[in-house]
Amino acid sequence: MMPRVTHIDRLALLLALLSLVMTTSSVASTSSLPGTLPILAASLAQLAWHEHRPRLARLMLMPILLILGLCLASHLIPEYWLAHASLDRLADYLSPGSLLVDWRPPLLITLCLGTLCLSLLVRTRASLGAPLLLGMTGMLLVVQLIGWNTRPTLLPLAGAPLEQAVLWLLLVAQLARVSVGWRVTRPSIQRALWPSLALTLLTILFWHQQMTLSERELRTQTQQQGQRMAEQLSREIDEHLAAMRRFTHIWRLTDTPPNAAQWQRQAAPYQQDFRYFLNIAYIDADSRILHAHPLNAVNRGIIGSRLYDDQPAGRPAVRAALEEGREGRTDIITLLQGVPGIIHYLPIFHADTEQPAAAVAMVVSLPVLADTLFTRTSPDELALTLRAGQELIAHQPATSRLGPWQYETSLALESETLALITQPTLAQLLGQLPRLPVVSLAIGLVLATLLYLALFAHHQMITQHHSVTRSNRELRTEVRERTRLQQEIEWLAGHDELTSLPNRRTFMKALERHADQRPLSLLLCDIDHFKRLNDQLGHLEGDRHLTDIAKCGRKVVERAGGLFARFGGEEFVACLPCHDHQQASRVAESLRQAVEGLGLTHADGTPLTISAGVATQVTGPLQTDALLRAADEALYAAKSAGRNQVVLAGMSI
Ligand SMILES: Nc1nc2c(ncn2[C@@H]2O[C@H](COP(=O)(O)OP(=O)(O)OP(=O)(O)O)[C@@H](O)[C@H]2O)c(=O)[nH]1
Repeated sequence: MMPRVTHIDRLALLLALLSLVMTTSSVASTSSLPGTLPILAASLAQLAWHEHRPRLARLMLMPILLILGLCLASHLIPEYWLAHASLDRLADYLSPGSLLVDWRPPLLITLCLGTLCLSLLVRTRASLGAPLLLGMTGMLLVVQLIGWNTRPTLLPLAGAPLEQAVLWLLLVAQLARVSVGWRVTRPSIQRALWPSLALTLLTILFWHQQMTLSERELRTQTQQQGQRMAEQLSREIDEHLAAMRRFTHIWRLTDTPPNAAQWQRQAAPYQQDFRYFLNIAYIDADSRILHAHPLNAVNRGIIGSRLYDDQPAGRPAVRAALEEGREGRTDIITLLQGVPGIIHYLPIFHADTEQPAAAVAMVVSLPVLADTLFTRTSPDELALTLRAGQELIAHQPATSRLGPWQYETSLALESETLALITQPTLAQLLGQLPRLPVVSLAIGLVLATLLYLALFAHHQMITQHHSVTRSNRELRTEVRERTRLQQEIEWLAGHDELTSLPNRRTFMKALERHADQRPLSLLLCDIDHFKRLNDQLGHLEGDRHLTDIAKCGRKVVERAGGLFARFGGEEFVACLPCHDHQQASRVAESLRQAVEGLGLTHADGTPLTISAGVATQVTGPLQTDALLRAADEALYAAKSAGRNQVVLAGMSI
């Protein structure tokens, strides 16, 4: 049977359709197709659900949830379990040039889609957590709406506006459909929803705080990495300069300039240590380069050059060393070899005169210096750029996509300052990004769900318990009432309603109970002229007289250990076990006198009396009929004899 379609159903269907159309257009326009596909699939699944095809919807939801689970897992799995780079390689294998971030939807979109799909999977049942799942979706969408994560972060956390709009539509469509169904369990939902939503909010706040701190720490770490590189290099250059001063001092001991072989031999170890020295040269007093180590093709070409003439930019530094006897250092100049660099000139003094006689040139090539620096880092991790002011000295590109952060560090070379620009790759940053914030977010959301389920079940149990208790109470009242009625019915079955005396049935049973007792006497009595009393005073008055006589008879007979009952009409009967003829006649006489003494009268004032017949069985098995007949005959005899008297049956049975 097709379910009845309401206006709300139509509205929900319309919203789902709209979201599908919007997602389709988004898929067509977006460059990140894989990231948008889960939204498209989720829209289709929800459409199937709105079309009352739950099985088809579930079939579609399973793979979507699996994919979303994998996406979420890629945020959670520790780097040492599965390196981020491996996932990037997989993405690159699937689509050359792509990264993992191109394949998975942003984190908050993943979570929103997950909660929406889970809500559909549990058929939006309140008892299975659907209200909280939809509440979570709303919260995560609000987080994206207020633009918490619009500042540049490593990961794209929020979805594009169109994606967010689609998710809002899906959420509203689901809410529109389920609002009617949740009406029954609303108290339980309310009791469970607010605390768990509060926990969700706390979780999101905590996650945001942790994520901000983690990124800040990572930022500091990567910044410090560049700083460390620059500081280490500056320190090394200072140390090398100190070493070169010692090297220079060697030549002070001799007055003769070194020959080529001596220079090569002495300079070789220094040059080997400091690879960014383009050469270590001996400059004579006329600023001419006499020796240069290493003696390669480039350096061979500059031997004999006169620096005052050939390198005017460095002239003040050469002059400082050769003429003033102090260390000279050029700015960044174009070296004779054609590359930018800095030259330190260290004066060599005469041993005797302490006058500068020559100088040692320590030629630092900035491209080689940059190379030295660059070889210490991997292009998989960083892109490096060395600048002198606006002039680009060297650049090492990264092998993969760069992250959003770049840092500039000063590299101090004496008074000259170079800028070292480091820009980590996205893969490197994501690999180092702590997983803890997302882990705590996921755990928090799971805990909120468990809290909801526990509170909901608890409230349902309490409600059921109350209803069971109420039913039990009603049942107990019912049982009590029925028992009372039962007792009343039983009492009525065995008693006379007017006089409350045992009736004939009870009397016969009592007689059977005393069947073995001998002698057993039976007393039958009848009110005299009762018809007349009824006729003259009315039946109500007759009833009152009957009741008074019944009370009186009961007292007298029970005192004697017998049972007094109403036999029918205005007739009473008494069973007197262990009473012989005489004893029974005495009881009957007492009864007659007691009734007479009650003061009950007819309309003319004559007293109301009774007549009685007594019969006794002394031996043999009980003969109820014979006994009754004998007592009746005796009663008849009493009536015939004038009434108000006791007559004993002629003989005992
Ligand atoms: N008020 C009232 N009258 C009853 C009840 N049961 C029987 N009677 C009346 O008792 C009367 C019995 O009358 P009878 O059998 O003619 O006997 P009687 O008038 O007592 O005369 P004797 O027995 O011969 O002395 C009838 O009028 C009955 O209607 C009762 O429960 N209440």
